[in-house]
Order: sequence, then C-alpha cells, then structure tokens
Amino acid sequence: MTNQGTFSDPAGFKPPVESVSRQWLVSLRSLDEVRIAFEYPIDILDLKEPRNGPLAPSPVELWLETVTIVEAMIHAKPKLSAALGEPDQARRVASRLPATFDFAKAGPSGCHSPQRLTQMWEDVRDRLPTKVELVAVAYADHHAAESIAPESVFETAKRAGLNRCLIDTFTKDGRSTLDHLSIDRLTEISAIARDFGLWWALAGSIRHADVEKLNQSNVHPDCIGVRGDVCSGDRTSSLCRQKMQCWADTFRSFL
Ligand SMILES: O=C[C@H](O)COP(=O)(O)O
Repeated sequence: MTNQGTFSDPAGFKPPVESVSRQWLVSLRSLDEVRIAFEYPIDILDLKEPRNGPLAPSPVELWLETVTIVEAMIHAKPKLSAALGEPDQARRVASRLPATFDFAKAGPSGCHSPQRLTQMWEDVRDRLPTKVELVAVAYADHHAAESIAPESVFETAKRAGLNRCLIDTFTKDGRSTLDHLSIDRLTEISAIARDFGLWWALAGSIRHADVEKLNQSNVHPDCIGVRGDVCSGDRTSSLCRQKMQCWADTFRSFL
C-alpha cells in the first residue's frame, strides 16, 4: 500500500513518484509532527511518546486530535497506529483508543513465555475497539525486556491469530535491531513471516544507510519503521525535514 491521491489538507501531500511495495512508518509525538508528516508519503502514522520508553503511549488528546485531522482528509488517508506501552499500561489504556485507529502495539516486556504473551494479547484485544488490529511486537534485545525471541513471537502470533508483527528495540541506546539480530537471523525471520503469511515491520534504530544493506539481503520486511533517524537529535528531539526527505527519496528509489 502506498498513499497516492489528493489530500484536502493544504499541507500538500507529496505522492511517491512510483508505486512501492514496502510501507513506511514514522513514529510521531505531537500534533505539530503529525502536520509535518502529511508533507511526506508516509503509509502509517504511529503515535507514541519516545520520552517515556520504547512503546510509551501518547496522551489521549493527541489520539483524538489526530483522528479529527485524518478524518477530514478525503483521499489517501494514512493508516493510524498507536503504541500502548508495556503490558500493564497497555491493559489500562487500550479501551481509550479511538476506533478510527487501524493498529495498536503493546510491548511484550516481562512476557517470558508464549503463554504469557498470548494472555497479554488476549487481555489487550478484549479492551481495544473491535476494529483496531493488534500488532505483535518482538524486541530484538528480548533478553533485556525479559521477553521471548522474535522468531517465537512470530510463531506465537500466528497461533494466536494475529496477522502483523513488528520488531523493535526495547533499549534505546543507539544499538539497532541489525546490531542485535544478524542478517542471517533476519533472513530466517523474513522466511517465517512469508511461510506464515504474516505482514511484518522492521524498526529499532534503523538508519538510512541500513536500507541498502537490507535490499542486498534476503530480508524483506513489508514495512520499515523509524523515529530516531528522522529526528534532528536523538529520538526524543523534533522531526528533521531534511532527514524525512532523505527517507522519502529512499522509498522512491530503492524500495
Ligand atoms: O515503531 C517504530 C519506532 O518508533 C522506531 O523508533 P527508533 O527508530 O527510534 O528506534
């Protein structure tokens, strides 16, 4: 899926030059960032608060304000995703997510067995609006998060009836998913996703330079998610238009 068409929004959406099969997710922390994001061909707007953790939720007000803006668009609405936090917080906030959201993500920290993870997903799904799809999150540095390995998360997601998985990093210390998982492991994960018919996203301090490395490998995520690499400083700083453009150009020419 790629956003193409005309926004009623005067910010001026720029459609990609050619259709691409890989989606682009960007994590955003304010309404100003959401407005900037509309200038770029982003497939999934992901709301989270990077200052509070890897998957910390945004304030409910930001969810509601973003929904208002997106609902006013006529065509090519980006998909909306929300981070809900780690298990306890996700259970608490899930019911407050507007039904307009397409996706929700809950961090798996502390879910040290497939059974615990499945139970957490069931709890969160029970609380989410019916139309919101829960995405299974796997942490590349799963030992630090006391959760299970990405391969097991993918297999567990398939058994639990989830259709989408996202790999991220729990510890935001500059090391990326590619530092934690070798290309061989990511190739294996890519094959698991293909065999199970799972859509999957690769995130976790992914840098612009990593894209070419991925393109030359057999790692084929359906989506690449970024935050830190499109910010002016670290991932808690503001969006940088120059870096956003760099990524947008990459999606046009490489993916
Ligand atoms: O879901 C995607 C993440 O927000 C990516 O953040 P990051 O690139 O700073 O690790």
